[in-house]
Amino acid sequence: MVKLVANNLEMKFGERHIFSVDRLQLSQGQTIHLQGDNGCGKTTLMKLLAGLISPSRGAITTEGFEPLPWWRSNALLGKAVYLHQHPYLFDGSVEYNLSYPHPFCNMTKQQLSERTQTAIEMAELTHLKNQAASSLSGGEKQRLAIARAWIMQPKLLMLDEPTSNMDRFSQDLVLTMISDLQQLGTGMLISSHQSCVLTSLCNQTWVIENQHIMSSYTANNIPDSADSAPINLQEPRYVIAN
Ligand SMILES: Nc1ncnc2c1ncn2[C@@H]1O[C@H](COP(=O)(O)OP(=O)(O)OP(=O)(O)O)[C@@H](O)[C@H]1O
Repeated sequence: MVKLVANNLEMKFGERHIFSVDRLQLSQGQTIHLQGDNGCGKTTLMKLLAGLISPSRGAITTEGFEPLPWWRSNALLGKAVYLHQHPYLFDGSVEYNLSYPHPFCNMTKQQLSERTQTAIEMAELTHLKNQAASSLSGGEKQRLAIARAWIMQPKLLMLDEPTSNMDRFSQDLVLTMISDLQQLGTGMLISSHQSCVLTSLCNQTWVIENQHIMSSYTANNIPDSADSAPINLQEPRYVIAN
C-alpha cells in the first residue's frame, strides 16, 4: 500500500501562518473530504502533498512507491495526481488530452485504447472528442481532466473543488468515475467547501480551521489500526499536474 505521511508540518507565506499539523496520512483505500473556508489553505495543502511547493517546516515522506529514477530529485512529484480547480489542459483536441498520460501508464496499447474509449463514453465527451480542449466549457474541462485521471488509475488522487463548475448531469458522470477509482483502491483527497455529490463517498474528513488541521472519521469507519488513526486533534498539529 502506498502512502504520503506529513510530520510536524507548518506552512507560512512570509510571516503569515496558514496552518500547522503534527501528522497527516493519505494512503490507498482512504477517501477524505477536505473542508474549510475560503483562503484557509486547502489548495496549499494539496500542492504541498503533490510536491509542487515546499513546507516552511516539517517533512512529507512517501511509503510503498517504486524507487526513484536517478534523475528525479523531488521524491514527492508525481506520487499523487493533483487536479486543479481550473484544470491544466494541453493545446490540442479532447482525444489528444486523453492520450497524453499513456506513456506514464503501465498498460498495454490495447488496454490503453479500450480504457480511453471507455473514459470518453463515461465522461460523455464522444461528440466533443475532436474539439479543441481549450474551447470546452468549465464543467466539460473538469470532466475531461477527471476522465484523464481515470485512465491513469493513480494510486493517490487529489481533487481540488472538482464539482465547482458542474451541473447535476456532470456531477453524476464524475461520481461514476470517482466511485470506480475508489473501488480500485485509489486513495483520494477531495476538497469542497460544502457537501457535494462526491463527499458522500468519503470515509474521513480533514477540516482546516483556526490554522490547524483536524481529522475525523465517519461513524461507521473508525479504524482499528493504530497506524491509520489520526493523531492529536487539539494541538497544532500532501507529475503530472492536471
Ligand atoms: N504563493 C502565495 N503567496 C502568498 N500567499 C499565498 C500564496 N498562495 C496562497 N496564498 C494565500 O494563502 C491562503 C490560502 O490559500 P489557498 O488557495 O490554499 O486557500 P483555499 O482554502 O484553497 O481557498 P479557496 O476555498 O478560496 O479555494 C490564502 O489567503 C492565499 O491568499
